[in-house]
Amino acid sequence: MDVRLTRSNLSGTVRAPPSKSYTHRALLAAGYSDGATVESPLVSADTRATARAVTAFGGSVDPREGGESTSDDSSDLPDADALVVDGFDGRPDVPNDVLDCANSGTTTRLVTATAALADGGTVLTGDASLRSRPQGPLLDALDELGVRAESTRGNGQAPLVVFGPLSGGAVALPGDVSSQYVTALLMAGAVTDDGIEVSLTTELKSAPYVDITLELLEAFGITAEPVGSETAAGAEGFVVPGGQTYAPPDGRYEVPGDFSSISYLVAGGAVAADPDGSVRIEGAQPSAQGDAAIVEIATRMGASIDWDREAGVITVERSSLSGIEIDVGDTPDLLPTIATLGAIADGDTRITNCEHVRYKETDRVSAMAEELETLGAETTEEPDVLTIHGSESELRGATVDGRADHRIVMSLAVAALVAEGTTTIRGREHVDVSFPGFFETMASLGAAVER
Ligand SMILES: O=C(O)C1=C[C@@H](OP(=O)(O)O)[C@@H](O)[C@H](O)C1
Ligand SMILES: C=C(OP(=O)(O)O)C(=O)O
Repeated sequence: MDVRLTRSNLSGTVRAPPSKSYTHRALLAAGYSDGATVESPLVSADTRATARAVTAFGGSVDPREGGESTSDDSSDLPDADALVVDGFDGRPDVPNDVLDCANSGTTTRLVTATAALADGGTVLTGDASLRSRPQGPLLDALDELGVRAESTRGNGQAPLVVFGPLSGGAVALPGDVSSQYVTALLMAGAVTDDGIEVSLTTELKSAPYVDITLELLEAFGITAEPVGSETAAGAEGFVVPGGQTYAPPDGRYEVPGDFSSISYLVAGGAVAADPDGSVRIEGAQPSAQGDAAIVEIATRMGASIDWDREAGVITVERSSLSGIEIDVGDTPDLLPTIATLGAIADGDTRITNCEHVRYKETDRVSAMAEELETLGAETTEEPDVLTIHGSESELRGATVDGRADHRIVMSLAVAALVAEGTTTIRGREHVDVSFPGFFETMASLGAAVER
């Protein structure tokens, strides 16, 4: 489905959606427990995939108010203020059917390690994008831990087949493909007999996502630690002792707002806030999310931003932006947003350390280079660097392809706010992966959105 956007000014107050990363982890951690309530969850296509997996392993996920969900596989889990999870208490059943992880890399990686705990076989698959993403290092790690874990096509990609049970042990793993492998092993390792010790054979990319995991594990009463560093960045590895029990205080866990989603609202305000107004974003409490760096990045580019951390409110005014150099090793999901800001800024924006951003729903480095060029920007792509040559020349509306990738669609929508004329973006429905109300939120701020 297409969406058409015309140059617009934004103003008003919106609320950030809940964090996808925390919701995945909270649903699975509640699954590993004997039951917990996840407050303010993100209910989206990706988190539904994790809810389905929890159900397939013998748990259940239901909205608090409405009682029962309408099916037993969580595919149609409705939006809810809270999700009540009945857990499988550290002992997952062997699923009755293939697990459909849809478009969600997080679900696939985290749940592959859960499947390794079951005493039998699990098959995991997903959509075409998911089936092109790398799973090899996690399969190798599980193999090293004595679990049969294979790609059916022998290419390190889903469909995957995993035969548990896993009892734990020590394993070496590269950190430069996906941090989600570490998260998967830490979450499952806590309920193994022997615990898991992961040593990294390369530097860890996307390290703040492992800090999110450590923060959430602590909130569920689980001990797990980086080795050789206080935080995941710079760690030589990670240790999680076995035999632990997931149990959050009072049986509940509250999900914070999502800074990757907030990045589109911040960028929208910085480039298109009404000259007499501002964009105000609620639900922006500090947490372990590396993507909170969008506030500092946009500020360095010249945006006028105030972040009241205690109130969790960000206020952005329109400003002239200038290109800068930004390392996205820790913040891969910000690349599309920064690329759009770079196309509107004056001068070059160099986005470095971005090779791992090619392993997402699509190769986001190429996708943003090509789609921004269609809108009139000039870009230079290297394996590990994307440079956007911003200039005084304006972006022009055109038809662009969202590449069936939620972040590409939302970043192009921000560019469309300032492009001359009308921009048509293909695949608007993909925002359901992480920010289901994205276009409604933009329209409520005054964006001219036509569907
Ligand atoms: O663990 C997570 O919640 C995520 C980790 C990151 O992936 P990688 O670790 O594969 O870079 C990020 O890109 C993804 O959107 C969410
Ligand atoms: C890459 C992403 O998620 P996942 O790895 O879970 O598919 C994302 O949300 O940008």
